[in-house]
Amino acid sequence: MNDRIIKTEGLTKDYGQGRGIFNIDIEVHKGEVFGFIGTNGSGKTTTIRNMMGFIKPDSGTSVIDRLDSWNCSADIMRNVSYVPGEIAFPSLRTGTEFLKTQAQYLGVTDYRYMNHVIEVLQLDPTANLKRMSKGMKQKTAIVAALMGEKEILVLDEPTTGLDPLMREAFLDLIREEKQKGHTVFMSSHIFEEIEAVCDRVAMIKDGHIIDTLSLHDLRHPAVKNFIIEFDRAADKQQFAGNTEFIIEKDERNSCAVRCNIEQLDTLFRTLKNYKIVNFQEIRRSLQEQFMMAYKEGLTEYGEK
Ligand SMILES: Nc1ncnc2c1ncn2[C@@H]1O[C@H](COP(=O)(O)OP(=O)(O)OP(=O)(O)O)[C@@H](O)[C@H]1O
Repeated sequence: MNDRIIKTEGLTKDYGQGRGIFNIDIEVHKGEVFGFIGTNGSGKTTTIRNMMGFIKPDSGTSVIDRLDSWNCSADIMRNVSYVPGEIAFPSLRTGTEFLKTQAQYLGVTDYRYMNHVIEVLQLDPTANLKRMSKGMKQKTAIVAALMGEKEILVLDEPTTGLDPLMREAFLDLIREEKQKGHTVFMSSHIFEEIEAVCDRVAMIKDGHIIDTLSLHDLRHPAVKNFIIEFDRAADKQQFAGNTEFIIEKDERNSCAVRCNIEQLDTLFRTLKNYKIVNFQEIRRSLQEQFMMAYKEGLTEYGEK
């Protein structure tokens, strides 16, 4: 497909003793918001630094918008809005001075969007850069990255240090980016924010991708699970004894039923014959999905 904006293939950076990243394959399509989730030290920043061309991979490749990350690092820096995992500001006095320098570097002359981001994040950029709190520094880095209005955004744990309200405000900015058709790659270790804005997510553990999944599939699974509670135990028994559905859990008055979406209509029609006192869909959250993949990952790669 030619709409792949970010693509890594077999990307490997081996720091020894099992540290680093190994055979990372990621594809991010145009207009997608792609989440990259993993625990501390799992390899998120190393992957992103390879993507941005700051470090040379031991093997494998990374391409952003048809440019090889290592060979075309300067172009990639120009074409991508980037928020680093660790922010190191130049020695300037205020946030405003820094943002002006950044605007010059990016060739930004219309400050309307920059001011919009400042307003959404409620940042006071006039503050002394060195005395800014962690959250203020993070907001300043976000404004500096987003003001360029690039079509590609690579964000390394962009919500670090933001309080819950500001995290929500930041997610609104990401939704705006998506509406503009921009492509976003963002790392995080917060499941809720990935679940809130991403189209797809890759999970990394010990430097290996252990799962990549579509949030749409997670929100709208082809196979659904329900807990059904019957008024009478005899009804439950009759239903469970004659049903074409897979019964996962069978208790006195209730059972868990697994059915695919084509079977939903039949399920509801069958249930009309009984008095139902509770009916609930059981949904797996991203965190539960990750924990499952994480445990399987432990057996696949072995514990360190
Ligand atoms: N320059 C380096 N030299 C040696 N080891 C490194 C280097 N950079 C990273 N590592 C190791 O590689 C692994 C992955 O680190 P990385 O910073 O990519 O993880 P992360 O997922 O971004 O973690 P966090 O969420 O804590 O920021 C860790 O074990 C780390 O100690």
